[in-house]
Amino acid sequence: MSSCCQSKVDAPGTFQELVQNIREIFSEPEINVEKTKQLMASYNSKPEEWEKYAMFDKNIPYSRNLVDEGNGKYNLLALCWNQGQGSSIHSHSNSHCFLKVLQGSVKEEMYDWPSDPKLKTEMVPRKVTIFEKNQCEYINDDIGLHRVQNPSLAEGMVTLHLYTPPFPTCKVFNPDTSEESVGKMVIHSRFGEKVTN
Ligand SMILES: N[C@@H](CS(=O)O)C(=O)O
Ligand SMILES: [Fe+2]
Repeated sequence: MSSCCQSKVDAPGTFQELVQNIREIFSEPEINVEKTKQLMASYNSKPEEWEKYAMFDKNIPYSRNLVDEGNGKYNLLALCWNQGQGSSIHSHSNSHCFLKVLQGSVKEEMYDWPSDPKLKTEMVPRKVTIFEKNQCEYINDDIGLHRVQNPSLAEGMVTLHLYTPPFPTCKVFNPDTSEESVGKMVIHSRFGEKVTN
């Protein structure tokens, strides 16, 4: 096969292999965004391999479930979104954010940073994208802000997020006024065990 069309990363055979391969990529000093995206996209999602992490909670829009801490270098989380639910418009605290679709389709609205929050203007998405199962999306604060939604009213959605470096809070924006507040990155389960908050 000619080298032009060969994938640079081998597809992980299972979810556990994906978690392991991510560790290997991040043992290198430089973060390779394209390689990480390719690796995450190349895993063919099978629910039975990750369902122990996917703890839905019907009382909140979405739950955040820790899968791996990557030796303190990153957080890998499975997010479980109830039907029709989404996040607020938010930043990612100068970290890299990768989002892979494990189940369902993801609706992402991307926004510019408000030019002047004092103007209290309504925030309008600059782009709306649907990501299908297995796709991997990347965002950071230079690219912009976003809000993620499960557009399905029938089924829950599951996404796998990698944040490097990990961060405890982010900025959250009021869509009507572009006013900013602090959002806490709450963790609802760790390694398949519920966290009692
Ligand atoms: N960044 C959000 C999820 S998303 O909407 O990308 C979070 O970690 O809660
Ligand atoms: Fe996000």
